[in-house]
Amino acid sequence: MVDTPSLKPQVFFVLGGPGSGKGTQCAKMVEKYGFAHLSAGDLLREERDSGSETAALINQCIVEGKIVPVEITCQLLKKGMEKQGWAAKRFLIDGFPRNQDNYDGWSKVIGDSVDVPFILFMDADEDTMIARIIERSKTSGRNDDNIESLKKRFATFRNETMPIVELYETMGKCRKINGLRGIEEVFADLETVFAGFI
Ligand SMILES: Nc1ncnc2c1ncn2[C@@H]1O[C@H](COP(=O)(O)OP(=O)(O)OP(=O)(O)O)[C@@H](O)[C@H]1O
Ligand SMILES: Nc1ccn([C@@H]2O[C@H](COP(=O)(O)O)[C@@H](O)[C@H]2O)c(=O)n1
Ligand SMILES: [Mg+2]
Repeated sequence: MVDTPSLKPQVFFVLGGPGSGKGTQCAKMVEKYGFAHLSAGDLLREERDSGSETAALINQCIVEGKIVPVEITCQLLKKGMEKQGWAAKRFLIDGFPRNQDNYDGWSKVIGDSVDVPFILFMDADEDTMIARIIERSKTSGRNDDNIESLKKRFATFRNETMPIVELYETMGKCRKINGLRGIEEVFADLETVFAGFI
């Protein structure tokens, strides 16, 4: 467990399929309300590009749409949170926990050091998400923004991430957002859900 300061940070996990709008909405929460945003995927890509000893493993997972072992991801998130200033912060952690290993690793390392009032689940259908990612692939430079990787990412999302969303649902901690509408309409729903925290 990390050293717990007197004031616990609040963490809101943001889950949803590839292209559901997690990053887009988090960026808007940062801009308008000053939330700190950590994207697990962005941190992993940064770590891979740094050429560290885990770079090859991370890249292989990304291309195959698999989930990187939590020891790597959780350390990156913890470092990222410390860098932003741990206490009295509202963190949006995007793309985590993505499977049971993520969930267990976080519980062990961070656990009760933070409060998790609820998670956001960005809901969208696969056809919409595929169309968005194919459009994004023209400029993203991401080596997993292609149909082959995307199919694998969706399979991982269905088989490994949805059970985590359902776990938070059973705890009464999942706030489902209809991610199919325009960016501003989706954001208006986030503002409603976050009333009391903004
Ligand atoms: N509500 C929306 N309507 C239309 N396009 C959207 C909407 N939300 C996001 N987009 C676009 O869809 C693409 C994917 O969005 P974003 O990067 O936010 O998804 P993500 O959930 O973070 O995906 P990933 O898991 O692949 O990182 C982006 O190009 C973004 O501009
Ligand atoms: N908790 C996580 C989050 C992401 N990954 C890997 O990164 C890829 C891209 O993630 P995005 O959220 O940016 O789409 C994802 O497909 C995984 O390979 C991970 O392993 N663990
Ligand atoms: Mg993203």
